[in-house]
Amino acid sequence: MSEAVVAGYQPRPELTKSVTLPARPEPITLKPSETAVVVVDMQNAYSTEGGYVDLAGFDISGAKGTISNIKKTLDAAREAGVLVVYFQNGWDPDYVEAGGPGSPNWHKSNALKTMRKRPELQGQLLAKGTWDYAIVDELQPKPGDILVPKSRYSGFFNTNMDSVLRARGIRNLVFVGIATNVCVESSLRDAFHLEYFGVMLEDATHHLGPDFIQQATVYNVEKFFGWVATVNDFCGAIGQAAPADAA
Ligand SMILES: NC(=O)N/C=C\C(=O)O
Repeated sequence: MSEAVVAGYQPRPELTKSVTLPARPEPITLKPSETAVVVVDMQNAYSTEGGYVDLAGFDISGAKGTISNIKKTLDAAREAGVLVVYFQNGWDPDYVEAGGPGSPNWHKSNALKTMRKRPELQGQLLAKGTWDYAIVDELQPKPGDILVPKSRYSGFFNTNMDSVLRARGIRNLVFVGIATNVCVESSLRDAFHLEYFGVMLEDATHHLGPDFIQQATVYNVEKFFGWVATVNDFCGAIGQAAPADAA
């Protein structure tokens, strides 16, 4: 961020009002000007039929509900002036960023494995510029949102995410997106180690794998890495800070 932008920064009065979010294991106080909603990988790959995880054999039937809960979250966040940051997962069309056989990613990525098994899909999964890589229509970023491309599960690894947040004085991160147990949990764990307060909205996330895996991440977050809340509770709480309420 340039110095001119920092010098001209004027906090909007309504953004300085703290709100209390009902959460587990205990309520957490959020100041909108110090809070961002992080939308994790809401790309066709992860939530649309015919996208990567569908083709790889994962059940994505819950994704539609996740999309609509994320939309509700983002509407409330933007109304309150809360920063929205999108992660977008993938690689260049030649998959150089994915790493070769020397990278564990090459061995573990189910997108790369699916394409090796079905060579006709080569170039289509998680490649920049493709439909699979694109953010779903329902959640297209709006002016003022920030988009952070990433090439591994955690959005803090080899990205400018930490600088983007620190430049804006962000301390609290509200995570939504897919998948709960992979990129959401990886990013929330890294956020914890970088001293951010991470909240996961459990009904605005969706897992890859059996249902117990969603509960495992909820347990991990609640017990070790952060706080767990619901979309309704977030919208209700952040709504208290929205401009109409600020006078
Ligand atoms: N966005 C994610 O959680 N991704 C999970 C798996 C993958 O990208 O292969």
